[in-house]
Amino acid sequence: MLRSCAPRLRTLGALRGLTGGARPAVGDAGPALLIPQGFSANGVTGSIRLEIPSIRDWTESWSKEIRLLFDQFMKKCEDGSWKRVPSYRYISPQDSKPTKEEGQMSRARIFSRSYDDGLGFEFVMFHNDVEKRTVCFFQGGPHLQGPSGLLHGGALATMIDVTGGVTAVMTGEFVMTANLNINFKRPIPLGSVIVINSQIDKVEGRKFFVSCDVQSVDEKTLYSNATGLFISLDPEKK
Ligand SMILES: CCCCCCCCCCCCCCCC(=O)SCCNC(=O)CCNC(=O)[C@H](O)C(C)(C)COP(=O)(O)OP(=O)(O)OC[C@H]1O[C@@H](n2cnc3c(N)ncnc32)[C@H](O)[C@@H]1OP(=O)(O)O
Repeated sequence: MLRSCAPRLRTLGALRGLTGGARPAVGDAGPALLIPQGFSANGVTGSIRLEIPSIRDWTESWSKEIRLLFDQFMKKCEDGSWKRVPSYRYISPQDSKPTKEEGQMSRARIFSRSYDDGLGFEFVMFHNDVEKRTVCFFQGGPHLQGPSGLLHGGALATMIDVTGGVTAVMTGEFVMTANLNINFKRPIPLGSVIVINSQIDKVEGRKFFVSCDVQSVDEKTLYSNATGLFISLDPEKK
């Protein structure tokens, strides 16, 4: 993977206002976000388009528990202190020259949104700008099994990465994950709802230091804790 340029997420400010307050109707088409792409992979360059095919309140596969948490936080969005983080399913290259891989690339989906409803990563995130933290409610579907009846550690790592990354992105820059350290303390029953809390501990130049903890909804079980380093791209580097 070669870096071709190192742009910022210029439209971030505009996007931030997107999902606070008003509750989107089920099945509404969402907006798309165009961002310049900082990388050239397999000859695909130019900007990328993040698309939200639909913003839904919840899917039928969500348990009652995650729906209740969703409703609680949508209420918190009403005074603007919390905002729902948009959910992007596709990243499609824009302005890219046709390549041999175009057929395959056109099938690209964001990994954490690549499963059919109910089978994989079911989650919703809310961000608090003042507290610089993000909360993610996550229900791991049956295709995320590791040991029998338990969530795969890699699936949890993905969710920690995404929640930490979103926390850094919402704080101001488009970032890449440079480092993740995860302590797996207790196994997570497959299909249960867990809460991932992520916050910015420190920002040093382009480096965003983030910490996360993963708990049961009643906060009695600490399943995991983690730290991550997310780095925004250097515009001077080619
Ligand atoms: C707006 C609404 C949002 C909604 C939502 C939008 C979607 C948005 C979703 C976001 C959520 C994504 C979540 C998935 C995120 C991935 O999956 S990213 C893919 C996995 N990660 C990668 O592929 C990264 C690969 N690594 C790299 O590309 C490069 O190493 C990096 C990370 C860009 C850094 O490269 P670089 O800019 O050349 O960094 P460099 O100048 O060498 O170092 C800068 C500083 O960082 C330090 N550093 C670099 N690497 C490390 C390291 N591994 N450990 C410790 N220190 C390090 C250096 O020591 C240096 O420190 P100082 O000397 O400045 O103090």
